[in-house]
Amino acid sequence: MTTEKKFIVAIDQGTTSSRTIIFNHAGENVASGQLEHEQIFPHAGWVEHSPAEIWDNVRQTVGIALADAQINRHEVAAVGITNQRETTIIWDKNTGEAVYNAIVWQDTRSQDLVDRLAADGGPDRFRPIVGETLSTYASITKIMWILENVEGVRERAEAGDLLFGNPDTWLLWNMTGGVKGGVHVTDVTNASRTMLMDLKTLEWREDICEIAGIPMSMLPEIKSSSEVYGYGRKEGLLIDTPIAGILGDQQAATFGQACFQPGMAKNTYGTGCFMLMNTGTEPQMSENGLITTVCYRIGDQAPVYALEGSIAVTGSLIQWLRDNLEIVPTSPDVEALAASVDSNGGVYFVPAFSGLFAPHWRGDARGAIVGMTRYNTKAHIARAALEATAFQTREVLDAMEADSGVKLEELRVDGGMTANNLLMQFQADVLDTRVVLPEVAETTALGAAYAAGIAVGFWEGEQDVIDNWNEAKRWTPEMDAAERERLVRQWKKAVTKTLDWVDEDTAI
Ligand SMILES: Nc1ncnc2c1ncn2[C@@H]1O[C@H](COP(=O)(O)OP(=O)(O)O)[C@@H](O)[C@H]1O
Ligand SMILES: O=P(O)(O)OC[C@H](O)CO
Repeated sequence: MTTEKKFIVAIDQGTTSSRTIIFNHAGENVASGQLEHEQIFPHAGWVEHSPAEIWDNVRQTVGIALADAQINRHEVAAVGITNQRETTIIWDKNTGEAVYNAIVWQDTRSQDLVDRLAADGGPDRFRPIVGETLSTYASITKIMWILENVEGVRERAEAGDLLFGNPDTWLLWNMTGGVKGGVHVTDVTNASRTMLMDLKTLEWREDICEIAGIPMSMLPEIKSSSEVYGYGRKEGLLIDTPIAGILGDQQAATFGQACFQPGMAKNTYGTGCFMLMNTGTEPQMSENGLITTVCYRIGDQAPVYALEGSIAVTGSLIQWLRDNLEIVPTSPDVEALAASVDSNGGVYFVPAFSGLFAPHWRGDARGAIVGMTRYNTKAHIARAALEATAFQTREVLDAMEADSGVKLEELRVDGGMTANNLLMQFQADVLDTRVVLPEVAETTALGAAYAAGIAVGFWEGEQDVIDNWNEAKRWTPEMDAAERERLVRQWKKAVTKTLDWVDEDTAI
C-alpha cells in the first residue's frame, strides 16, 4: 500500500445534489460520486432539505468516489468542502439531531421577520456592516424563524445546547466526530452570507445578534477558507485525513476559475445564477443592488472580497418547464425546442418565483409571462425561459460594471446550463462580452480542492490554479447593437409587470 499523497477529495454539497470529486495534482477529475436529495415544499414559498439525508448522502458519495478511483485515505492529502450557502441548520450538540429541517436559501417564509427588522432603520440598516440588504435570502431570518417557531428551541439555544451552521459547518462537525468532539467551525465566505458577520473585522456582530435574538453560543468559530480545521473521525472512510478547505459554492467556483485579479468575474449557471467579480482586498459597497461578500481568504493572508449578483431562478425554470408544464422530457431538450423557432415571438418570461433577487431585491414580485399573442407556441415559451437567464445576467452585469467601473471583456462560465449552446451564444450577444468555458466544468468542487490542497502544501498557491486552468470553448458576440438594446428594453419592461404583485389579496 502506497502512502504517497496524490489526491484531494472535494465535497460539493449543492441545492439539488451532493457530489464528491477526487482531483489529482493537475487539477483533473479522476473519480466522482453524486446523489440527489429530496426537495421538501411544505407550503408555497417554503423549501427544506433533511440534514440527516444530506449527511448520509455525503458519506455515501465519498465511498462511491473512493471506490471509483480505487484509492484509500492514505493517498488523500486533504479534504475540501463547498456548499450551498445561507441554507440554515440548527442541531443539538448532545444528540447530533437537527431540531428542524434545513431551511434552504430559496425559502421565503421569513418575509415577516425581514419586515420586522427593516421597520427600524429600513432594509439597508445592516448593509454597511454586512454587505447586503435585508431579504429572506441570508441565514439571519431563517435562524430567527426556527428560534421563534419550533417549540422549545429558544430555551435549548439559550441553555447552550444548540449549534447553528450552514451545510459546510454541519458536514465538518459530523465528519470530525459529531457528538464525540466534532469541530464547530465555518469559513469567512459562508459567514459572510448570514448577515451576522462584520465584513471588515471578519467577526460576528454582537449587536446584530442581539437585535435578532440569536444567542452567540450557537454560532461557529469563523476561520479562513484554507487551513486545517480538523481531521476525519475514527468511524469514517477518511479517518485522520485533514479537512483543510471550506468555501461557499459560488466563491469556490470563483477560486476554481482562477479569478484572482480585481475585475475578473465568473457566472455559474445552475439552479440559480451567481456572478462574482473579484474586487480586491477592500470590501466595496454596491450602489446598484449587488451583495458585497468575502471571496476567499487563504490562511492568514488578507481577505479578498467580491461583488455578487445572485439570481434565484434560472436552471430551476427549465426544471419547471420539465416537471410542471411537462413541455420537455429533460432539461437539455429545451435547447431543441427553443431552437425550433428563430426568436422569442415577442414573449418574455420573468421567473420571479421567489420574488426578484439581484439587482431588484423585490420580495413582492411574482412570475409573469408577458407579450403573448395567439401566434405563440410552447417553443416560444421555452425560448423565453432560456432567454430569461441571459437577460437576468445582463441586469447583474450592468450593475457590476456600474459599481466597479470595469468594462468586462470576458466572463468565465460554469454550471449545468453552460451545456446549452443556444443560451451561451445568446448570453454573449446580450452582454456584448466574450463568454468562456474552462476544460474542467466542476469548478466549484475544484475551488474547494485547491483551498484544501494549498493549506497542506499539496499545491503551492494561486499560480498552480492559474497554470491548471484551460479554456475549452468560447462564444463571441454576434448580435447587432440596436437589436440587443431593443431586446433588453423589452425585458426591463417585462420586469416592471411583475412588481407590486404580493399584497393582502394574494392567497399564497
Ligand atoms: N442543456 C441544458 N439546458 C438548459 N438547462 C440545463 C441544461 N442542463 C442542465 N440544465 C439546468 O441546470 C441545472 C443543473 O445544473 P447544476 O450546475 O448541476 O446545478 P446545481 O449545482 O445548482 O444543482 C438544472 O436546473 C437544469 O434544469
Ligand atoms: O447549490 P447551488 O449551486 O444552487 O448554489 C446555491 C447558492 O450557494 C445559494 O446562495
